[in-house]
Amino acid sequence: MTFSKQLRQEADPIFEAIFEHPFVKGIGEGNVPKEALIHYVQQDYEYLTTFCRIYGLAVSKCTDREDMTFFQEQIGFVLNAEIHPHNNFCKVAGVRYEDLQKAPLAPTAHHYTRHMMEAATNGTLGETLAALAPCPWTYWEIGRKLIKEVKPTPTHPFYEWITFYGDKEVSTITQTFMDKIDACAAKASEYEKKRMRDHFITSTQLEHQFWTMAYTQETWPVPIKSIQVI
Ligand SMILES: Cc1ncc(CN)c(N)n1
Repeated sequence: MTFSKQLRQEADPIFEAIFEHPFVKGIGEGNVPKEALIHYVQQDYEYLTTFCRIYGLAVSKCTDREDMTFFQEQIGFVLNAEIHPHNNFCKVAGVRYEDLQKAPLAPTAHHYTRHMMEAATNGTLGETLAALAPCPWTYWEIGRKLIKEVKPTPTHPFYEWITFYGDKEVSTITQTFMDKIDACAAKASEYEKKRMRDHFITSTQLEHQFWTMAYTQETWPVPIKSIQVI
């Protein structure tokens, strides 16, 4: 079994919990509370901004141009394409996308972005890839599952979101992550592979927690007039 398949197998209970999450179920049923959609987009806009910075750190770990090109293309994908699923949520919630940008990070979004930044700052390329992979991987599996089970038509409120993440492009991105993880694991020590595994599991847990953060509109325990923590 490849290393990436081992990671997926080990993370399976978390993937299953994500598929059963009320926010994710609500996307399939076309029924998510407006407040949850708004909180999600506010946090995900900042999360994806940080993700682009982490791709920049990942470039600094690359020794060949093919890997560099992949990360560079992913920055373009986040900036130019991932605005579409956000716009879908905004349309359903009846709000303007511009009004949800530059929100302070909630605890879970803060934790998740810092976890990935730490891996990309102090870790190897393999560790960085393992920390980043659950981002496309979990969404691709959610999209694929919802397409299969719900068979959404353009009248479904979340048709754009579901078809965006269940589509070929996100599948190819996920497959490229798996291939690159396997290539790094083939050269890695047991210690590095353990760190790759730990980063992958933590990020998958934080994917689940991110849905809960949005669904419960998580905030810091003591409200203070906002500071922007980027
Ligand atoms: C938290 C999170 N995880 C994954 C994705 C899909 N790139 C996202 N937009 N946001």
